[in-house]
Amino acid sequence: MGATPAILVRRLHKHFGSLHALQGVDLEVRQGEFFALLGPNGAGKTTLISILAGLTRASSGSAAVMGHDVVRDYRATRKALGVVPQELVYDPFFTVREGLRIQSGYFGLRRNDDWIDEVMANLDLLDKADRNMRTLSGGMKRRVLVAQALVHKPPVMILDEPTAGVDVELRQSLWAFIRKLNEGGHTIVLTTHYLEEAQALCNRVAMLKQGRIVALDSTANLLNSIAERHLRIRITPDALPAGLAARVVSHIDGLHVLALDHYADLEGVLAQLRQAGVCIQEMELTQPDLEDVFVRIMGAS
Ligand SMILES: Nc1ncnc2c1ncn2[C@@H]1O[C@H](COP(=O)(O)OP(=O)(O)OP(=O)(O)O)[C@@H](O)[C@H]1O
Repeated sequence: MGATPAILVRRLHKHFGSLHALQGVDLEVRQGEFFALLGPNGAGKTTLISILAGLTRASSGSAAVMGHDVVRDYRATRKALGVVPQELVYDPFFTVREGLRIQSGYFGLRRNDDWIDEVMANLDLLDKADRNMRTLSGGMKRRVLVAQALVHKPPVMILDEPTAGVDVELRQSLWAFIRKLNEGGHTIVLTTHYLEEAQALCNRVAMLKQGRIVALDSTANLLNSIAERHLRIRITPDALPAGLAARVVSHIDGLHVLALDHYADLEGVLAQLRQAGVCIQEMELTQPDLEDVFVRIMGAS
């Protein structure tokens, strides 16, 4: 069963009139991955998700969820997939619990109350269970959308900017729950503009730009793709050996910032400092983060 990809997208194109929103996207997400789909506004993330969810038809190409083609096998796709939409869409006439029961009914699940309670408990929604949806705050509505996406225990979950406009506490509890689901074998695909969240959570990342995938790799490889590290040091006496001049990025208020191409360069730099007889007062090695990688890739491609 591990061989069937959770998501398989081949040569996917989407035109909106003259706008070519997806320009031949190929993507495979394996079962059990925690995957980030990143890209600037308008890159095509939501369009791709809408095609997977069967809400939008691709102009050409194919897309499948757990081996089910999203067009030919729409019902099986819906069962395999839970989508947390970016927009706060909800039915204002029902309570939280009623909404979740109705949602269960769509999937033919009748005795689903134990799972509904478990999901609500994990999302801290139990005390809101009998509240009408329209009376909830934006963050609470977002939690209900997550619960609705999970009601049928789908093996694959797509979260489209689930933490936009959400407070720190909910973010943390939401991620703890999503992590637990991922550890339990659920495949998670996440879009977010908070790149530190993607870096902390996701094993693999795809970056979309103007409808094309411009980077697709493990988070670790992407982080390592920026070779340069910065070594920040204060030294006494405050005079760098001449041999290090080529590495100087800046020297402000006694703080020298030196560029290293690889971690391995550190040893040579320290040896030169030792030879020059300077004493290190303070030292920090800063690594590139996913935002640095994102900015570089978006700028270059
Ligand atoms: N129904 C539509 N009709 C016309 N154009 C559309 C439609 N939906 C999306 N687009 C356009 O397609 C492009 C991709 O939009 P999409 O919403 O997929 O981007 P996104 O990566 O999700 O952006 P964001 O980060 O802002 O959510 C944009 O230029 C958008 O204006």
